[in-house]
Amino acid sequence: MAENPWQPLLHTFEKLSNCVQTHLSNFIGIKNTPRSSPTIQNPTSLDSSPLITRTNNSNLQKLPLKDKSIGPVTKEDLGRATWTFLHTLAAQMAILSRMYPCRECADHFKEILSIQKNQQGNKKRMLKNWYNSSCPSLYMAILSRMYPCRECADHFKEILRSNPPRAGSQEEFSQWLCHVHNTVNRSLGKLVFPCERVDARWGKLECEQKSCDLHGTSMDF
Ligand SMILES: Cc1cc2nc3c(=O)[nH]c(=O)nc-3n(C[C@H](O)[C@H](O)[C@H](O)COP(=O)(O)OP(=O)(O)OC[C@H]3O[C@@H](n4cnc5c(N)ncnc54)[C@H](O)[C@@H]3O)c2cc1C
Repeated sequence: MAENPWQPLLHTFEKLSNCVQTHLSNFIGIKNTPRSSPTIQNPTSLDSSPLITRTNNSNLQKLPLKDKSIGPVTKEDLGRATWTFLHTLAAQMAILSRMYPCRECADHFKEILSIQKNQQGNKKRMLKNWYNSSCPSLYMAILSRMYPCRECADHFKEILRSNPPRAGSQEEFSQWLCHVHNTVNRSLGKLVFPCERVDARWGKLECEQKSCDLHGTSMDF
């Protein structure tokens, strides 16, 4: 059979497309390029640590040369762990009730959650009042005092003074936290996170049979 006359053209096109793809992935892989208000390209990526690499079959494999887990905790390790804790906390509505230092308030929260569907309006109003109380502010103030990195704690206190916690709802609290984290990111010359993606990044806990996912969402992210 005669050779397809378009074959050489298709071949060239394929080569060109591969080349563009390679350049694009290299570009996206570069973090912390100083640009005005850059955003994180893949907000759902769980770890940007250079010690972890992804193999072809998508298994995570640690590089053997340096085992960072036995080294001293750095400011960055502490920060990553704390942000992970805080964003997950903000995403888990039920867990927020335990932020209350007083048992009575936590019980009141559970009561509100158990209000029947036919009283949705009432439930919403009561939840808003509950969230708007001073607990999240108190919790953040305690954190800013006991955070085990002095420089970061002082920085955080300053940020809290100009951005008092907003927690009229679980969504508002998550967005406030995202905004505050971005304020820290900017001051460190890091990428700015797109806050509309905060639920995709932090809304779900990955664990066997969802036993630890208190939010109980069935959304696929
Ligand atoms: C309260 C606080 C104050 C800090 N202050 C300082 C300081 O003054 N000086 C200093 O050097 N370090 C400070 N740090 C540490 C710093 O913020 C980082 O945690 C650290 O530099 C490691 O950064 P990272 O790039 O690995 O990602 P991190 O900033 O730790 O973020 C972890 C992950 O969260 C996601 N993420 C990023 N931004 C957002 C966002 N806005 N909303 C939701 N998710 C997001 C990304 O997926 C990212 O991989 C502070 C940390 C905390 C918790």
